[in-house]
Amino acid sequence: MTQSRNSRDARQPALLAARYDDRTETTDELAALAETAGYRVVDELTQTRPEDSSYQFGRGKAEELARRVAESGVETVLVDNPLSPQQVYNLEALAPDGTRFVDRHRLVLDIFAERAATKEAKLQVCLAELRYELPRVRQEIRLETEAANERRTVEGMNEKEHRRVLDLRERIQRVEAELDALGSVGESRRDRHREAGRDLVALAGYTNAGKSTLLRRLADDLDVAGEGEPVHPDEATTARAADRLFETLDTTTRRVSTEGRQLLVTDTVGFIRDLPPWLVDAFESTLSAAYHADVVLLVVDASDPPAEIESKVDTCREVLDGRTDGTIVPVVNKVDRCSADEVEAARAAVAEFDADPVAVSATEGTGTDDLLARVGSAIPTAEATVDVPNTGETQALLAWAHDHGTVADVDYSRGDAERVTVHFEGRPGVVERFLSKAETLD
Ligand SMILES: Nc1nc2c(ncn2[C@@H]2O[C@H](COP(=O)(O)OP(=O)(O)OP(=O)(O)O)[C@@H](O)[C@H]2O)c(=O)[nH]1
Ligand SMILES: [Mg+2]
Repeated sequence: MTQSRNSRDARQPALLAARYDDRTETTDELAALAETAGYRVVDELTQTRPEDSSYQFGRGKAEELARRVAESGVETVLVDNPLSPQQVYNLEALAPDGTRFVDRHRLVLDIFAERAATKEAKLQVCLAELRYELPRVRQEIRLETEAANERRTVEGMNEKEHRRVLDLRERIQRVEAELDALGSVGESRRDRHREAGRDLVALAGYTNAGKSTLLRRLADDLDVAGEGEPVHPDEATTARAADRLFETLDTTTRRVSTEGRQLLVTDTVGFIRDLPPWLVDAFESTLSAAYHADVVLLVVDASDPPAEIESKVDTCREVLDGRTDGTIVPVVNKVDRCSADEVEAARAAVAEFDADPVAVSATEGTGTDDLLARVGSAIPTAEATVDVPNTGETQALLAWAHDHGTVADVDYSRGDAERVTVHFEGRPGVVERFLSKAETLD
């Protein structure tokens, strides 16, 4: 999809470095992030030990890292751990001039920045970048002050330094205000959809779980107008998916109908472990589709090893916990790749959300009927039966009812032939409106 990466040789070489508390952790995800960001990984170096506040790694390992950078001639080191500005400064001092140390948070941000296509996504990336910069600028000023051997506190910044910090703060406030304005547009759009009887469903889950593939499998048609532009116009029809992380950054909404109800299903940005709160918060407006949906489909990749499934579910829980209003329905995906035991292990990992989680294959389409039935029972529903005169106005009410919910039964034969009995099901607010419209008919 990215033209600039057509030529493999054009990819920048990079070295991976990771420090783990636990020997079982691997650089697989960092390598996938590196690949997604357009790097070619030439070497990797890992260490298992507690964090060192000066270098992140132990001093000896940091020196080895610097040597490897010099030997391999790479300019970029991708570090799996978040680096403090002090650690970056110290690592740079050991390494050849011009070496860049990019930590995991920065790497994720870079991917987001490259993917962001809509105004909203771009603003969110901008906000996250500014929030990432602020403490670094403060630290930079402190280090420069120390290097100049001046005894000044941060409060004692000179006017120029103070201005830099203030500028960043002002820009943060401006972007926040713009995003707030867009957020309220999203909120009123959700209200309108609900008034029209549409149920709002969001797909959420770890990056690469198969959310977009599942949406394409379930959807009746292409994007719903006004719900976020497709990243590339031609992709709306080709409906691509790839084994790359953060394939989806902008939300896409499609119509899905089930048992007479019309669902609007929105795809959302994937989660990844150890995301700092400032990054998750910056994506508030994209994630609001998941936070304010009636039903959240939490998609899990069943083909991952069990420990990884559990840790990914933990990440999803952390992001969604306390923020979602809707019912969480877990979806165990990619079962076409799994043995029966693996499917059971994945189902057990999400049992806290549903005692009998549904298993699907988004690529093969298995289990999707079952999934839609689950969604059908999770969406807020009310019902009402009315007995009204059989007039033109009643026909208009019936047409309205078909548009806004499910007309489960229309009976012209009960009692007086001039009357009609209608059984209607739909969103509670819509059923209330149906009842008040019906009352005016008598
Ligand atoms: N075998 C198999 N592969 C699947 C299935 N569903 C998705 N995939 C593959 O998994 C990869 C990721 O799928 P996406 O739909 O892009 O995943 P996503 O959750 O939208 O990912 P992000 O947008 O990056 O968060 C793609 O290569 C898909 O083809 C499935 O049911 N079976
Ligand atoms: Mg996606």
